[in-house]
Amino acid sequence: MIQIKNVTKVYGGKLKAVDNLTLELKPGEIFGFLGPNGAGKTTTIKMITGITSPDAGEIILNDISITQDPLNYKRQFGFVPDNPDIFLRLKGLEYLNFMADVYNVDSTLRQERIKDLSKRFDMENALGDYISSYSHGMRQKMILMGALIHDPSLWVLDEPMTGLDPKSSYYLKEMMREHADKGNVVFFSTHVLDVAEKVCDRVGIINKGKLMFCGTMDELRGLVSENEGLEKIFLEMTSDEE
Ligand SMILES: Nc1ncnc2c1ncn2[C@@H]1O[C@H](COP(=O)(O)OP(=O)(O)OP(=O)(O)O)[C@@H](O)[C@H]1O
Repeated sequence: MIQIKNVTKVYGGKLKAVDNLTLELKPGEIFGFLGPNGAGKTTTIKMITGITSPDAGEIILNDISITQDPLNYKRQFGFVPDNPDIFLRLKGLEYLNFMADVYNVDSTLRQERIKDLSKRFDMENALGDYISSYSHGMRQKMILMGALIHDPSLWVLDEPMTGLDPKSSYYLKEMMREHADKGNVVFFSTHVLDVAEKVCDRVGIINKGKLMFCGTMDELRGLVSENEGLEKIFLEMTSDEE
């Protein structure tokens, strides 16, 4: 599905925000990307989504290279950034229609999806209101709905649970599982180990741009003794000591 091969991003000529990262995500999996502040999660997401280009390496999604065929590549994923404060002057429904236009979703399909998504996220009564009047969580749900309107095979979510109420977060996790089970991939970043533990098939732990661990939760658990929590191993892998 997606191959990230030896990808490096350097800022200011010397800071390696992402350092020779290689990851391969397979159909059917939810992959959690974990790391402390400044580890390189958002930079990786920006490269996967084409917001910024790697200085080295390549990224291939559904056999399409982001450098060789960027437009086709970008049709394959839906992206939810960590800051949902965008398109504030549009009403919810206008925004969803705009996103459906961008991705050429025909009118029958878009109506079905808008109905389904707004029901799942409890947003049916908010579609006629301006996004500027929404709470943080509602804005986040709207961006999420817009990203999913073309039913992309890869979901890329930057800190998706932050700001969601328990019900929406529950439904989102359920949707992530459903999506992956249909043979798609969900890639999301988080600081929260508990979230990763509950929903991920595999996790990657990044620190200072370097991938410190990549494997299943069971494999990660296998690295800690019974009376040590996962948090301990996470802290060890991401400590500042060289
Ligand atoms: N546009 C930029 N210019 C210069 N340095 C940057 C830029 N964006 C990120 N960095 C630096 O690159 C490193 C990785 O940042 P990144 O935002 O990818 O981390 P992160 O894991 O997403 O962190 P957080 O969890 O705090 O969001 C940090 O040292 C950050 O200061």
